[in-house]
Amino acid sequence: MSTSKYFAQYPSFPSGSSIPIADIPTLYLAKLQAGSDEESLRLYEACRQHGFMLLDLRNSVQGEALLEDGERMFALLEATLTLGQDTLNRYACDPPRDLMGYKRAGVLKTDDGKNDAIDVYTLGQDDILGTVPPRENPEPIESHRGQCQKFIAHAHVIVASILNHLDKHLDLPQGTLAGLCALEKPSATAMRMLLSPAQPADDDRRINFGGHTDIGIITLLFNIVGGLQILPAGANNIDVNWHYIQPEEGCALINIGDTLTEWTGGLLRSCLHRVISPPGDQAQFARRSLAYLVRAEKNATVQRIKGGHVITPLGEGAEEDTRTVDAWATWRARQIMNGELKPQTRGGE
Ligand SMILES: O=C(O)CCC(=O)C(=O)O
Ligand SMILES: [Fe+2]
Repeated sequence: MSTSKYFAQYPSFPSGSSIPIADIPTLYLAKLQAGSDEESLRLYEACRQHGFMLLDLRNSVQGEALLEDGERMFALLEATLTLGQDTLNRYACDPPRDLMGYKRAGVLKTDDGKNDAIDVYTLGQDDILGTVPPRENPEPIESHRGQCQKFIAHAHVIVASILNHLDKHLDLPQGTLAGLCALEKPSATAMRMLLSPAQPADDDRRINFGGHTDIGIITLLFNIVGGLQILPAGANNIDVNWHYIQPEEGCALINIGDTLTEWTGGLLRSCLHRVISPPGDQAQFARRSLAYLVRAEKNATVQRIKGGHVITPLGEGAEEDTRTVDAWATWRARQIMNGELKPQTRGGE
């Protein structure tokens, strides 16, 4: 996780002048929790302008608890994703119908037409919390369900506090957004563990995980080694335009997903991102990351949220999209898989 213990295990991220680094803001959870209006406005502006921000979790009781949980989850990630292909294949996922379970490296196409290079294990929140009958996961996960529950509970508190700030700026009753992803309601919310092997010496810029936007409401991500990049809005999808996100100690990365862009009629930005091989000396190391991907509860639809004075109502005669978030997500995933839709940065107007 993003604490000094883990950062000390790798060479440092290269300095800013040698590679392009995204200029995203760092927000402070402690200030947001203390009700700072200034920090709250910075949060809203970051959600509109970038859709990506660092959140410093230190000096907040809940933030520090999540940092500790994250460290434990990194150990679990390691134990799980190094079980070996034969064992992991027994838990294979079945996209786009079922995204839970193991996705081995090499089964997805990336933007350059090559194969992806990232092993992923996706663990459902409902499975971990017992909202649905449990699914069988590899032994390290099964023997650490309690730890996974803690991680989810703590991550959710922090996500909810961000969503409560967004309610205020969107002129929505307090609790509107968090109510659409309440912990106890069934949803496709998941914890995703990702591992890409060290970079072969002769291949200096491999796309490990192709350009995409996150389909849900919001994502909280921990990484230590670099490699995550974003494509700034309006920039052409060519290599030089992709900017690295520099991982920072004590911070989680927060990004807005497509669902929030839909709900707000495009006010908030869902930004295209990808993972390439880590920069500089970090390329010699395997890269691990942990994402908490918050999706809306199953009964929610993708229609624009009504009420308040900030989200513009749909124009006269415009047709409401009344599909459920899950139906919409499956449709989008299929369109992307069939090459009918190219994911792009959306919203932030
Ligand atoms: O590994 C990362 O840094 C990003 C992962 C990601 O974008 C995702 O899981 O959706
Ligand atoms: Fe993502």
